[in-house]
Amino acid sequence: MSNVTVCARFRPLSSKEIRDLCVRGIDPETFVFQDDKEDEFTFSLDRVFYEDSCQAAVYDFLALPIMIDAVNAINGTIITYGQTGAGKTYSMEGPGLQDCDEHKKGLLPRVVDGMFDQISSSKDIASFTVKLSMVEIYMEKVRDLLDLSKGNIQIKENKTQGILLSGVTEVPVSDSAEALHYLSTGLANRAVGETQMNISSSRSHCAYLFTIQQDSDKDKRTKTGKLILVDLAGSEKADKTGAEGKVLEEAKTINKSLSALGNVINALTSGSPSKANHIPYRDSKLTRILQDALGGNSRMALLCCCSPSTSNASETLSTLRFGMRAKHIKASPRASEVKSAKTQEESSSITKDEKCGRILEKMKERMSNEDIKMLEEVFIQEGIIFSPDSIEEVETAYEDVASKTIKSLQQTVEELLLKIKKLETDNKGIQEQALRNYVPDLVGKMPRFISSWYASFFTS
Ligand SMILES: Nc1ncnc2c1ncn2[C@@H]1O[C@H](COP(=O)(O)OP(=O)(O)OP(=O)(O)O)[C@@H](O)[C@H]1O
Repeated sequence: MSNVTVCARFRPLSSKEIRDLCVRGIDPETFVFQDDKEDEFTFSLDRVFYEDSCQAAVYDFLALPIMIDAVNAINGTIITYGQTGAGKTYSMEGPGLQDCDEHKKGLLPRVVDGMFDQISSSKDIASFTVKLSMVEIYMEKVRDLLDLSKGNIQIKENKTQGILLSGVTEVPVSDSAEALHYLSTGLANRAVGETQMNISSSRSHCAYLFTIQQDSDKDKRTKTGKLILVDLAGSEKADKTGAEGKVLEEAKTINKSLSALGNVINALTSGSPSKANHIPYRDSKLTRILQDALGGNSRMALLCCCSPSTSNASETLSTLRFGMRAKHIKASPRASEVKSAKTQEESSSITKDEKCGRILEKMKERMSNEDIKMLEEVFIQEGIIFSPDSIEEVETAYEDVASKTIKSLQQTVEELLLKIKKLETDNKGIQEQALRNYVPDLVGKMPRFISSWYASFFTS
């Protein structure tokens, strides 16, 4: 069982940042971080990259091993995380995908180049097919960046393939140049805006998905590896970014989904390992898309991008704490979908025809309004779509509803407790006020009360 690889990267100071650094390196894994109150925290991660670190070093350590495994059918996910303007997009893409200075190239173009190099050196043992998809999660909608007419892609779950993006465009790519061409086209469609923190701020989470199918010539087996690279939108504080109107709404949605990601990681890393914990993957599109990666059936690397300036210390601290938490996720990736090509061939020649035949038969039998519903049922029967009626799906949906209900009840109790506290304070204030109002009267009554009590005491 291997853990997630978590690295931190401190970008160079920007022209707006004051020239006091909040980080002091100790060794390649350890550094001391000083916050704005001058409290010191020591962090140990898998690797720390400082402002002078080059893009190639980040790629070699963080992404290369995952890319190689993905070509060998072990799923992998690489995520850039951090405050807005901290260097996520720079690390992921570099200054541009195409025609960019070789040494400034980011993780994505390096992964693409590396993947096709790896494939061509393995060509004599297997033939490979690479497909590429690209989506962004903008305002809680999954948009297909390779076909903007698909503005609300549904996320589905299939027993054999895991999480799927229903109907997403998948383009076959045969070399690095072709892949980079599609990636650049998709990127031009990504939602980008301007905040006070970053003149070119990503307003969406962007996921680049590669499916690498390997058909072995020797043992006639087919394996598939999925490689996902995710450039997250940055967490931000509205007062610092000067966000208002649409940008503020975007920021709220971004922060909400990043909180959902934090909650999933907390749920995955807390609680008793023996007891199945409810993981709230369905609380956001981001966590749902990353469900397989976070759930352990994937190698995962997280790059925590940070500003080196004390002026951003609180955001950096929270990014680093997020990274520390993610390090405790247990991953147990395994080669996916290993099938004998022969068996697949046999089954596909029979099953595919059979499947199509059945679909057509049923459609011919009942060409009515129910066709679509029926087709859906056929797909579910064939395992092409995951049935919402299946026990597992119902159970997770039930758990989601139960956990949401518990959460809202807890919130109501907290609100009631606050109300009680406020009422008690108000009550106390009223009593004190009443007492103050009655003081002159009481003062007048007091000697009479004492003397009558005194008299009754001696006469009894
Ligand atoms: N390691 C680095 N070396 C040089 N410049 C960098 C580095 N990291 C970031 N920058 C620069 O800092 C600025 C902000 O970086 P970037 O756009 O990557 O931030 P981001 O985290 O993606 O922000 P957002 O969440 O708002 O999209 C850019 O001008 C970028 O070129």
